[in-house]
Amino acid sequence: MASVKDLLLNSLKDLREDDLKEFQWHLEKDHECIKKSEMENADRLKTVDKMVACFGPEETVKITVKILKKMNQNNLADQLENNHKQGSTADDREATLHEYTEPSHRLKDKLKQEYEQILIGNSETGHLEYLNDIYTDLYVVGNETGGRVNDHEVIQIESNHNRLTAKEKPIKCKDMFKVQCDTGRRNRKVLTTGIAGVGKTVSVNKFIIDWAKRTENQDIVFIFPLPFRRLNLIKGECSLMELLNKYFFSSPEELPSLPQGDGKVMFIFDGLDECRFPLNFKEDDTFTNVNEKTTVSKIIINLIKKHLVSSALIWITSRPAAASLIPRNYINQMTEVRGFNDEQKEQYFLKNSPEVSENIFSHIKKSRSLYIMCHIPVFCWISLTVLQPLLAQESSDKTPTTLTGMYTSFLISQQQQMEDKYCDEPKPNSNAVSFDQIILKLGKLAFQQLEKGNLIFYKEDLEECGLDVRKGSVHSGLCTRMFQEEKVSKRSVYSFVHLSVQEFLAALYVFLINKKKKANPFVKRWKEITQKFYIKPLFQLHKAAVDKALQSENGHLDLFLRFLLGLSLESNQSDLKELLPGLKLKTQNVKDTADYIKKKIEKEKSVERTINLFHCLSELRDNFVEEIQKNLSSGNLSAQNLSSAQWSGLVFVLQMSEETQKMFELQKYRRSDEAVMRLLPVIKNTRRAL
Ligand SMILES: Nc1ncnc2c1ncn2[C@@H]1O[C@H](COP(=O)(O)OP(=O)(O)OP(=O)(O)O)[C@@H](O)[C@H]1O
Repeated sequence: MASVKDLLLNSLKDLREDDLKEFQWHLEKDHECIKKSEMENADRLKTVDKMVACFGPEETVKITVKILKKMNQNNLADQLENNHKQGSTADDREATLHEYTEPSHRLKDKLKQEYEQILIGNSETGHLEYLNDIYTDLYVVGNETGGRVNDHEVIQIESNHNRLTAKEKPIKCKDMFKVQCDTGRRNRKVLTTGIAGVGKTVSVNKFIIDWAKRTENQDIVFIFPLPFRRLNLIKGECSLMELLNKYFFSSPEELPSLPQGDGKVMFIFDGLDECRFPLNFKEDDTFTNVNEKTTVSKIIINLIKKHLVSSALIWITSRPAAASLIPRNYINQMTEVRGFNDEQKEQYFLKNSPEVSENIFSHIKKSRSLYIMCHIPVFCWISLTVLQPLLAQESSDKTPTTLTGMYTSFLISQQQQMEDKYCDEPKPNSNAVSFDQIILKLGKLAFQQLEKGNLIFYKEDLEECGLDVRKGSVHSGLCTRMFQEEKVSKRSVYSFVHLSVQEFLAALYVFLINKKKKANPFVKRWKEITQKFYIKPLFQLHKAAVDKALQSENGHLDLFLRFLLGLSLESNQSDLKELLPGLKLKTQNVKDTADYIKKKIEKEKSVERTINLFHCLSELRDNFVEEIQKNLSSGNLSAQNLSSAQWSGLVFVLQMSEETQKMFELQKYRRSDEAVMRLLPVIKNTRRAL
């Protein structure tokens, strides 16, 4: 079978000398990567070689056909097109794929280096571990099936049917894109959701490392991990090929094109919730050229819509609130990362801290809510950080039991470790800034950047908030514990050690400035001044924060809101006092806030948002279970309409409630077999089920 290069050469051989010159003229005029000087003395062979090196075999055929048609060489164009179609047999594909073997190996080696180790903690204080050593299997389920766009009606009906009957089943990430034995089909586009810190990024990294180490999914030729966090930094326009060469190869010509064929190329977009550019799927702006410059947003939309690299596999991960940014009809399969089950929690501590794992685990088991929270891996990590030093002491009654309590303890543990580190220094720095001043500065940075939607920032942003990260500076101790520093194109970029830590510090800042100055950063300046004379400044703050969080399209203030509300409880504040001795404790009346949230729940249409509001009530230790029951029995949250991801969110809030742990009135729920099945974990954990 003739190779693509032979076919191209045959076509050019049929051109006269002056036609060849015209062909080359079109070529260099329309394509930046072909230089005029290169074409000056190029014969047919050189022309073909140069084109294939620049565009790859498939794209070269398309370009040649286009130019031949422009030159009115229609017969030649049709001949080339037909011969190429006929020649595209499996054998020929294999031959074409062969051309990608080298770059594929190089990419694997590069990704292996990048993903083999995972940073536990941050770059300064943490340490690198082999991902495979610490990786604990997660519980991942496949749930509702997405629709298909532009498919035949029958398939759409079938997929709707699947949507209703698709049973939730555990699924391994490594199998998510494999051809399924029963149907013979494969999922091309998967959207994986999961709450903050549940292990989406780690799952993605595990998938990549297994591929790079040549142990899984070897039929995929290229995997390109493009986290939104990184994509946000791309300014200006670029083509898909430029972007891939820049990120994954050392020169622009290393990967001139992408292989054709089902599932040979995979793009992984991690952290949709972190996307900071608009994704407008309604715009009818078809874009098909991998070599043409455009915006990053357009590249991603057209990849997802299958206009660009239509045969590619696409994996997107997102926190639940942002998942709706991608219309469901572009997705074949939804999956959800549920975190650790009880056995996996135990394995996590055993793998990550073999010496004290038993102690830590029995400690965690004593507190029901902490034990439940540990189904989220990031809590396991935070618990480990908090509990390791705590366990060195005798008393253990300080174990935090709420989300806010846990992060407060995390901050305390960081302060203690910092003090331990510097206690041997002969003379404390005379310019020492008090801890609360640093916290305020860090918090200001966290809040300002979170509001703007930035999760990565530069030295100037730190300086603007009065922070100095130079080694030995007065701030460096805590900052190096809180920040992750990376070099991106020779420039240092910073992010918090985990997004949830940024969300906590931002809430702490807003809480403190409200307490000290009655400030409310969510209202306009003049309004704020008048509000200071209002009664209930805390309620005004909460109300404004709830409204602001609900307005966000991607839920970027959801976790912040939960922390902010949690901080208003005296129990959490007394922990904080250890950190900030100047803090005056005051029992706050949060009933108005709870009532306001309940009113919002009644009006809220999005189930994800509603669930976050339930979480907020739980942070306020409100008796919100009544509220869930009311919503379920009124049909506002109907058992039939809840997706499994939504159920899991609901069950999680219910499990966290102290009240449900004492008693759970199943009879108050609308009776349905599905509801009973879903609520089993709650029933199992309650002392009295009615
Ligand atoms: N499978 C796992 N095995 C061991 N540790 C894990 C695992 N998954 C997550 N972790 C721990 O939890 C932390 C948070 O996980 P990860 O960043 O993957 O969460 P995420 O779901 O992407 O969160 P977010 O939505 O906030 O970005 C990791 O840094 C790691 O310490």
